[in-house]
Amino acid sequence: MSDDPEEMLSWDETVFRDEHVFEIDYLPDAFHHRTSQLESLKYALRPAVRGSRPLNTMIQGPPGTGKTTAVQKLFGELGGQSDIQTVRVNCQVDSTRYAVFSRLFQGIFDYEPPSSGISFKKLFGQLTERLVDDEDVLIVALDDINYLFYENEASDTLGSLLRAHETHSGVKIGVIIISSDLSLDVIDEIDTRVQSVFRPEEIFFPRYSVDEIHSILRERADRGFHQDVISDTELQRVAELTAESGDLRVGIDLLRRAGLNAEMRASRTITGDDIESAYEKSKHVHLSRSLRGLSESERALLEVLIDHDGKQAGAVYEAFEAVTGLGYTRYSELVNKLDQLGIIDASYADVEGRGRSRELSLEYDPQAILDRLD
Ligand SMILES: Nc1ncnc2c1ncn2[C@@H]1O[C@H](COP(=O)(O)OP(=O)(O)OP(=O)(O)O)[C@@H](O)[C@H]1O
Repeated sequence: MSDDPEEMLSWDETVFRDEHVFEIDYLPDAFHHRTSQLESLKYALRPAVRGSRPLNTMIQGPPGTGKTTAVQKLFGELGGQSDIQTVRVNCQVDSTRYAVFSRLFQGIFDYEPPSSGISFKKLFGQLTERLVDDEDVLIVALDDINYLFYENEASDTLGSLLRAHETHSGVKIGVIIISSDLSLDVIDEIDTRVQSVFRPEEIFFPRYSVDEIHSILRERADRGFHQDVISDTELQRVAELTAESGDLRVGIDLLRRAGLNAEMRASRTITGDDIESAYEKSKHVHLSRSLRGLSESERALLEVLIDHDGKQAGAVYEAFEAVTGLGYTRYSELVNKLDQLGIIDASYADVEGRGRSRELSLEYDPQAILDRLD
């Protein structure tokens, strides 16, 4: 690319050196500002290197603060050890005990369990037998475990993992649970029978400061953009906008979109306007992520709510039932899930002459939801 920032981009030129670094699944080489968290996690996992069961761990922190990345980094390092198996399960995708164990099976055997379907007991048995035969330690990361709670599957899943050695002698499994739902008291919400065997090490990932965000994004921008595409002043604005939610994904998405905006103007540099207009979309990365995992009925309920924003639960149900034919109990479960995800607010309000009733309102701009539901 030409060095003259004033010169226009020609059609075959780009501001990007490597656009891939702005993608969601990119694992950065540099991972700063998380030294103490990585140390704590290493401490908990170290017994596995000696062939013992690692300490169970609970990682908590708001979205986009590096929890998944920290685990992936350490799993990458441990992957070289012959007697350790590591599997990360995304509970937004695998949100039942059976689905979690199918994923573990796949991680250990390198192929999927039979599609004809085998019982949970059999699946569990084959998995533990293999671990004992190979004398392997298994470390399981249940990422976004909050989704197991929303589906009422968390206690069974954790119970099976934590008590595996009671039914299958010699099996060594350590569990890392990761939650970004700070309103969820994980320990309090699991059954007492599971609580008694779950005393995890706790590691907290706080939000990054604006300066930390700036330095992380500078590193990413240097890899992703050609030289001088984004100045420190513009990057500071990106860092400030990112700090509004604290989710680093917003900043990374913002850099990419701002780069695309600059390209659209055939410009070699990103301006404040490129950033501000990109932010209108990037600020919703969390919403997009939450919507992606919704079932058909949950989507149907959201669509109904878009036309009934702020109405009483009973009135919303009538419209929902007309579309889906589902019963009130199922409807209430769906309302709870959307509430827990922070997409809607379902709080009790006094209704004149009728006591207390739930009022359902959207937590996001209806158009932003609609745009992302397709
Ligand atoms: N210290 C860091 N250095 C470089 N990149 C980082 C750092 N922390 C986070 N990131 C980047 O920010 C994005 C979000 O990080 P990550 O997925 O690890 O967050 P999380 O806390 O697991 O989020 P969630 O709870 O929503 O799943 C990723 O693209 C990751 O590469």
